[in-house]
Amino acid sequence: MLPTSISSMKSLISPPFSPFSPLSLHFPKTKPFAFFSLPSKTTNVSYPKFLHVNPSMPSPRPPIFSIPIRQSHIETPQSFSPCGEVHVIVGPMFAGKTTTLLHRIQAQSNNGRAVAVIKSNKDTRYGLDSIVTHDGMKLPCWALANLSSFRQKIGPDAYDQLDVIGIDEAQFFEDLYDFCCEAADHGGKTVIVAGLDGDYLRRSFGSVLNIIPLANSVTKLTARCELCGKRAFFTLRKTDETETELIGGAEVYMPVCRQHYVDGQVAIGTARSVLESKKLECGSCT
Ligand SMILES: Nc1ncnc2c1ncn2[C@@H]1O[C@H](COP(=O)(O)OP(=O)(O)O)[C@@H](O)[C@H]1O
Ligand SMILES: Cc1cn([C@H]2C[C@H](O)[C@@H](COP(=O)(O)O)O2)c(=O)[nH]c1=O
Ligand SMILES: [Zn+2]
Repeated sequence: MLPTSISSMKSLISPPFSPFSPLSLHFPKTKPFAFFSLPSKTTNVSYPKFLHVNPSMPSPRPPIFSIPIRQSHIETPQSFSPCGEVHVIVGPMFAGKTTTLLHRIQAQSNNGRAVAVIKSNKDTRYGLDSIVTHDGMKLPCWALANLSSFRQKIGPDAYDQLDVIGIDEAQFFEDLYDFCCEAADHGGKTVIVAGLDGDYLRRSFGSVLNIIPLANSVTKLTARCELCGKRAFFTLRKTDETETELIGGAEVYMPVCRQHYVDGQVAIGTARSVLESKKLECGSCT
């Protein structure tokens, strides 16, 4: 099937349209909630700053607190940096992680937010300039070795104007935790991360699970077991390669339910020992 481009994407900051497509410029950058500077050390009419109350918000508003506020907790406008968000999408291969990521990115873009998508440059299956789902949906992206290089690659000004950053194949980025922390906590970005929670042996894969404590939301998707059609939670590797990182698609991997994961591992283990014993019997084999 030929890849289908998400053509209605309005504010995608992507390499081919360097540095911005026309609609990606958003001056001034609007943020959902107003900044409140709290006037005194103690007040009984202000909302706690962390609620970021919008004055135009219709009733019912959050309750009014009377709390002592230490001066050190009051952010000055200069130091104020609105907080972003981290959303994590996990699951086995073929579960729709990339599809979900692209839909969420498109929805953000449709809302006028400036977006960019990053994938690992280890995955060269469909070239390096696009993210492509198993169904052929396609989106331009930045293919990088690590996330810390992103700001420099895109340019500091372009980075500052970004609202939303999508990360696909997150299991391949060692610096995922630090990047998400910095981008959301200090950069005010919404970071949407898609990746495998587990490898073919169902071990935690890369840093994906490490960012769960940073997350606003976590979505675990399931696929369909290729052998029985039930929900698939795991990825079975069909070959006898044992390295953790092995780029591939349906020729190497299949989504399976728990029963067929266990059966598959037994079958692969048996096949491997049969092959090993055959090798031993045959002196000329290496
Ligand atoms: N065994 C399979 N081989 C190829 N494509 C599959 C298989 N199982 C499901 N798919 C398709 O892949 C789509 C999900 O693709 P994608 O979003 O790229 O998944 P993920 O990023 O989780 O690997 C599914 O909607 C389905 O149409
Ligand atoms: C299970 C497993 C997967 N991989 C690789 C295979 C693919 O290149 C990606 C996953 O892509 P998807 O978008 O989730 O379909 O990861 C790996 O290297 N090691 C594994 O154990
Ligand atoms: Zn099954």
